[in-house]
Amino acid sequence: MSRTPIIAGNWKLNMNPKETVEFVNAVKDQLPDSSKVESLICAPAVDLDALLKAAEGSNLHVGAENCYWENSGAFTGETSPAVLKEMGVQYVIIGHSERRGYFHETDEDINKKAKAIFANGMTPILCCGESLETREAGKENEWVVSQIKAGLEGLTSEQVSKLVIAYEPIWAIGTGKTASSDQAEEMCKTIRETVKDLYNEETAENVRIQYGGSVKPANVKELMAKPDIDGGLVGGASLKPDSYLALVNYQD
Ligand SMILES: O=C(CO)COP(=O)(O)O
Repeated sequence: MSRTPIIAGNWKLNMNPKETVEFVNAVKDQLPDSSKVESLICAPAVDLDALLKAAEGSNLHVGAENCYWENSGAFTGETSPAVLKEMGVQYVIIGHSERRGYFHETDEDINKKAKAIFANGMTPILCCGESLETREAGKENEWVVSQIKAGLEGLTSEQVSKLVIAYEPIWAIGTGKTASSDQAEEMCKTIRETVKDLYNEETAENVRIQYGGSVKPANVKELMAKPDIDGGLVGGASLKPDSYLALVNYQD
């Protein structure tokens, strides 16, 4: 079974529509073929229209950073998964540690979002990861496994086969402190084993698992060489065209 690597930028609350178009124009002709490496940018909702239009006809895939679990209704300020799909968005990040922390998202909310994203024909990128405190207490496996179990609750093996999971240790996000490639591999392997226990071997072989946390051109190759790491979810180093291109073209 071969999983197509997926390198995703998570722009967080950076970039406006004008900068988005400039970025896409700078990278779009130098992206790898999508069958070799999937190049994805997940952008703020207000930039998605510009991103989709600029990326049209290129190998750049487009994702959102969040959405709600209802398609419509009285939910002021939320983003509809049905509208994201209609626009042409393929992926939606859910459960990022910044959303869990600053916006108090629970595992239950994240699970509802996963279901809504699949119901609308898109693919969730389910984030998980432990704090430094949890790792120092030696409880990181327990923590991440419980986030995965809660996030996947009620999803079918067909859905989980298409899912992307991102392991992002909170202590490595935006800190310049990358988990070592062995630490990252160890947790990604644990996640794959958890999927195998919950579903079956085939589903575990299909699910793609990214590592995130201070991924940059200098360390991407080493991380991607690990057997259970199928991609990266990248914040800071995805904001500049040169750096993004170096990440997605890591095989060259
Ligand atoms: O949170 C992240 C991606 O979702 C990681 O951010 P950095 O790559 O800036 O550490």
